[in-house]
Amino acid sequence: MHTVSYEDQIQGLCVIEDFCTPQEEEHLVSTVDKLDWTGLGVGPNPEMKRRTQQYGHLFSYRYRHVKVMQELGPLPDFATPLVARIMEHNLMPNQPNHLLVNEYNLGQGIMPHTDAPKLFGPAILSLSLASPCTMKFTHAENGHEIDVLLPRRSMVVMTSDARYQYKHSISKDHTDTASSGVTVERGKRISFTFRGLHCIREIEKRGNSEL
Ligand SMILES: O=C(O)CCC(=O)C(=O)O
Ligand SMILES: [Fe+2]
Repeated sequence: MHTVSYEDQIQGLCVIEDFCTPQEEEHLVSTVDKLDWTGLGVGPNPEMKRRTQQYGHLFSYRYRHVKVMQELGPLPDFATPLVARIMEHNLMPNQPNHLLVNEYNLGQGIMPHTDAPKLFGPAILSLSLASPCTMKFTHAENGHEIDVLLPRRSMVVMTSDARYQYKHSISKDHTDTASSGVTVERGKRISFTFRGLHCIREIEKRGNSEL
């Protein structure tokens, strides 16, 4: 594991390279491949244009609203070594209780967004599997922007400004350019996003506005 810090550009942003081994990567990708996906007309979020799986809690994209969030139970066994590593390295204040698996086919990306601050805790982590990609960070107010290359098997960690002041997005591009100037080909990418959902009672107390 090797941490690349972007703190000098954005507070609270780093990428931990080789967060998992190539063997783990292969195992994780083949495991989720065989499990049930939602999106593309199927499952609880059929309108999604990319396939996803959710563990821990079910968060509907249709209504970003606590009423449609169900507790599903503990995170699956295949995530256990990753969660242990997250806690061992103090990357989150509490064990993550939400895992979102995203599948991006070539030409798919994600629009600029900030993960719901009232729903999820102060650290957002995302593991890139099977393909690298570039994640763009754009300041919500002043427009300051940086491109961060997320290699295969790396974990991006967003806290403080990176989590709250910046939006993150992934373009639909088929290639990315590393800071060295080298062009990196993209393929189908699977990401595992770990988040800590605030206690439901806390969310209800604070109300459901601005989720
Ligand atoms: O694919 C990723 O690494 C990020 C996913 C993401 O930003 C999200 O689901 O909120
Ligand atoms: Fe996100």
